[in-house]
Amino acid sequence: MAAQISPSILSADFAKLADDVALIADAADWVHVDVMDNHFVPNLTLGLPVVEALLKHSALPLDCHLMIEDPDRWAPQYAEAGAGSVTIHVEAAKAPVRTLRTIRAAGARAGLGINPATPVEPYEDLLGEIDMLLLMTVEPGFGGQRFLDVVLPKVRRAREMIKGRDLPVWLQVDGGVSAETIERCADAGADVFVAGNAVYGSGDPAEAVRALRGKAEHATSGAAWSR
Ligand SMILES: O=C(CO)[C@@H](O)[C@H](O)COP(=O)(O)O
Ligand SMILES: [Fe+2]
Repeated sequence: MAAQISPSILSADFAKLADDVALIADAADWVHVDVMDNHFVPNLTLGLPVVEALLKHSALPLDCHLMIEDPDRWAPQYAEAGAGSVTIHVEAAKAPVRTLRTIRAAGARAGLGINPATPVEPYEDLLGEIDMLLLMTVEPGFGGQRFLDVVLPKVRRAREMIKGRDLPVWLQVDGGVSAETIERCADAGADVFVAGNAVYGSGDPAEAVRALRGKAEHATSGAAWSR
């Protein structure tokens, strides 16, 4: 699958989200929406009402990343509202299989998120239940953090697991993804790239997305996993 770029609006201007989403509409594949509840992570961002409002103004599908304590309760509502993709965290979900199936039944892609210190192997049997695996490459909670190289071996193992099972599961990396780090992520096996600061912290967000895509596709074409 070709590389996909999902800019995170965590680094956009929350007072003009619709305008900032429009800036990347012709360049990106998704809009990554970080939902934080100040319990699962030590930060508070936005919730369902803002997502519902944004859905009316975004030409791109919303990629909702739920960093909240009770995803089993809330994730289905994001899917029913019209999110294109809803990701729940393994560290928070108490009934992940049921919740992932409910997300899919509501017509959204189902994602499973994994923090940097959480191993991926225990979740191999859930790969058939998901459309995307999200591997955090920073500790969740804030944009603009430094990329954690220590996660790259896990990205490689996750790609091997997905390839081994021959499943159409996308592998997303989230956190510290930039022009300096995206090639390492693509080489390790990632095919969906979240970037907040690297896109909205730049003077030209659309051009930043195009540059990231170019680097990711170049690295993917030379990567062993893509052959
Ligand atoms: O989920 C998160 C943070 O918890 C991310 O989506 C960040 O928002 C990505 O921002 P950058 O690290 O690219 O600035
Ligand atoms: Fe995120």
